[in-house]
Amino acid sequence: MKIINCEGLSKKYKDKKALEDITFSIEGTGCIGFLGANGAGKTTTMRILTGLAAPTSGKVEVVGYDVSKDINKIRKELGYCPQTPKFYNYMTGQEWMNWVGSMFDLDKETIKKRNEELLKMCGIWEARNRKIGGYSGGMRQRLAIAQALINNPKLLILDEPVSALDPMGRYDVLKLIGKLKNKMTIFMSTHIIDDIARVADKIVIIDKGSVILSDSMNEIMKKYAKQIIEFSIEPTDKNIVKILNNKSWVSKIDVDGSKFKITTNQFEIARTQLLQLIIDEKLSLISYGVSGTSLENVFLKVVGN
Ligand SMILES: Nc1ncnc2c1ncn2[C@@H]1O[C@H](COP(=O)(O)OP(=O)(O)OP(=O)(O)O)[C@@H](O)[C@H]1O
Repeated sequence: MKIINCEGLSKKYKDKKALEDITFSIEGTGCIGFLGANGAGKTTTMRILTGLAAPTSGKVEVVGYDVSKDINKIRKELGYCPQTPKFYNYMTGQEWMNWVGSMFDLDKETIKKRNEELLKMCGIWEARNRKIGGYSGGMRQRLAIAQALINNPKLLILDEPVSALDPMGRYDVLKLIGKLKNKMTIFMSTHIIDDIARVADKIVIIDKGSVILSDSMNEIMKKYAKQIIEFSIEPTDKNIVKILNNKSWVSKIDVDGSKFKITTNQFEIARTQLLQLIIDEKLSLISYGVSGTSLENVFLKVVGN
């Protein structure tokens, strides 16, 4: 089953086109990074997926149901954290979770069990009896995730979950997302590419209201990213250039004395075969290093500016 399926989704705010012909689909568990510059249309898409806004045209299905017909069925399977989660600051974390659980019509015993499990998983258990008003930004975000998980959702939608956090808060929330993504589908928007690079398995890039790329992280890096392996050997062996030139995993070789620079888009193969080659040819390796195209470069290349 497709967890998210958008076909030709468009959204207009009066005369302003926010989304135009958005088409992509998501299957299976894992973390999907929804990447786009400010104003690209991420929040609008997420609000439509959660039934908080209506599409102007197109088909949108979430966990197998049509958003325009079956939003109540969708909400039973969906967890959502808005960009700025709101709480009653006078409540404690535990009180808040009890209140959220009661809104889902869960019985007292289930709420108690589920809250303990979620507050522990999200690192709030120790602070559960403290007022939310005294929580740090990271704690509030983790409480928002715990709250969104109360109904054991198949799909968790997170709108910019780490953008407003300090490095420690970001680290904790990303670690939590990394843990959760094995059990459910997480659709997470951000404009911070590093965060996506850390946790995402698949990426959907949106620009000016249209999807410009949707693929697995592996495929994207294979297609757009080039890795460079730099090494130096002794003695300098000209024959090695000839051997390397015949290897399918070598895209380009630059030689500067005993220093070699290999560009490849088959990094894993290149890495193991190059080291084997150095051993087989009985060369002494003086230095070895790897650098490559970052996801940021890929994003800039795809977005085109
Ligand atoms: N209620 C609204 N009325 C009019 N225009 C809107 C409304 N909400 C969003 N827009 C416009 O739609 C476009 C997409 O906005 P959206 O908030 O979805 O982008 P975003 O990618 O989430 O941006 P950000 O990263 O800044 O949150 C923007 O041009 C925005 O100005």
